[in-house]
Amino acid sequence: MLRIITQRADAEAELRRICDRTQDEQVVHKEATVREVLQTVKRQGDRALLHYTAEFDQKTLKVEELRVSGSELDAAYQQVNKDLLDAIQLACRQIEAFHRQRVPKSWVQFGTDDIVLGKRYTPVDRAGIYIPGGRAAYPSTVLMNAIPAKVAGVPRIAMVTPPGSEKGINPAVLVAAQEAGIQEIYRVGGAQAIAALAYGTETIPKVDVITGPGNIYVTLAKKLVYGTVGIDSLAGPSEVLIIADSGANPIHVATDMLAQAEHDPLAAAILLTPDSALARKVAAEVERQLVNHPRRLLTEKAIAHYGLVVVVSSLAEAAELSNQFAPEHLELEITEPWDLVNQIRHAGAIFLGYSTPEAVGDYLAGPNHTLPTSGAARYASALGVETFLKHSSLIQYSPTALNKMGNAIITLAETEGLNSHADSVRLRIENRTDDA
Ligand SMILES: NC(=O)c1ccc[n+]([C@@H]2O[C@H](COP(=O)([O-])OP(=O)(O)OC[C@H]3O[C@@H](n4cnc5c(N)ncnc54)[C@H](O)[C@@H]3O)[C@@H](O)[C@H]2O)c1
Ligand SMILES: N[C@H](CO)Cc1c[nH]c[nH+]1
Ligand SMILES: [Zn+2]
Repeated sequence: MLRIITQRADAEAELRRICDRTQDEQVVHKEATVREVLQTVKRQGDRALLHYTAEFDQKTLKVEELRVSGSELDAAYQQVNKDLLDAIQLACRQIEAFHRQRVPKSWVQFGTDDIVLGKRYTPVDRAGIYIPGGRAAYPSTVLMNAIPAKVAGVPRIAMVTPPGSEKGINPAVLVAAQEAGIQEIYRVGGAQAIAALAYGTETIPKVDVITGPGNIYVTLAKKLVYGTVGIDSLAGPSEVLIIADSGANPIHVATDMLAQAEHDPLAAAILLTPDSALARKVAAEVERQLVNHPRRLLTEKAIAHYGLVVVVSSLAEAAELSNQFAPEHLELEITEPWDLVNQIRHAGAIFLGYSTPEAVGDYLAGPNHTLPTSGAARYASALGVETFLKHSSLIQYSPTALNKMGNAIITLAETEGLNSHADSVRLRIENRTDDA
């Protein structure tokens, strides 16, 4: 079922098709649904949230149930065992330590003539984080979104997540939220949750920036509300591209491909290898592991549509193809990964060596797992502390500095025909004050 391609032109065409998989005709139809959801929530607020939750999540809620109560949050701790709590706390520490290293610092610089220039970083007032909850529960994604927001100093963080099956929101998600310092949690998913965060409803506050991954409805909604609010990036259906040499273990490579495919029927799993024997072994192993896979139907679908093995002529060719695809996750399962890494220009996260499966980064290495997908790694990066910060430029000119630079400013302003701009400088220049 996993196709093996050997021709470069075929490989390039297939990789383009997989990269563009969220733009096919079916997706265009989904965009119409998402537009309608956004407009309805904007107009009707909570009422629309309840309506769409009943329609898309098959859950009948009352308005007062939209926000997760304090007693439900407390009860969640009783439902997770010690090993899980320990693992969540370990992940929290590692993710926080990594993100603390990346906090941009405000700065000022004192130049000649008492010119002062600088940048001052401030957090957004309110952030909204989306935690997927349709096909799986993601406590790890709670940590990956909430911790950078906390480190950035965001004073108010609202989390939204689908209401879950009859048992409700997964308790591990609620515990992770509390361990990361979030108390404001709303039971709503999909495009309607993004609309609530972007426009505000009676219950859910409007935020300034929305982060977090989600399925196609969530991703389209984030794209459409961008501008009304800021967003992190379009972190949609996941993807992994693996470059493997003959030293790689085919069983491990196959598992890593399935580890991505099991997220979503739109997930992509690609192997590039110069070893045709490895290519065949991995394809057979994927088949074998799929037989008893607990999420077989969904995973099989992803592998059938967006799974691919390419036999390349060299690792350098693999790097070129990988750069064209710009994968969310890139695994270098090769003997000398640090030799190839310099040839990689576009990738959300790079996992080096045979003993670094993507799962290490998915859960607790520290770097963020919310990453750009579908080629967005060509211009975007992992979610980080800076996602929740903006900076103001700081500029102070002394009278001496204004005198020195004034003529140039006036010339530029007059060239643009903007006389008041020119006058605002001219009037302040000491020896010209009287002429004005
Ligand atoms: N990049 C990352 O960091 C990262 C991390 C975790 C998960 N993911 C991705 O997030 C996604 C999670 O998807 P999911 O579906 O499990 O959860 P989700 O929470 O993103 O989506 C579920 C919601 O979709 C809405 N929905 C479902 N069917 C609909 C329909 N027909 N019309 C309108 N709305 C509908 C429902 O309201 C539901 O609440 C996967 O693609 C996974 O790969 C990415
Ligand atoms: N692989 C996902 C990012 O694409 C992140 C994740 C969370 N849990 C497991 N995996
Ligand atoms: Zn994963």
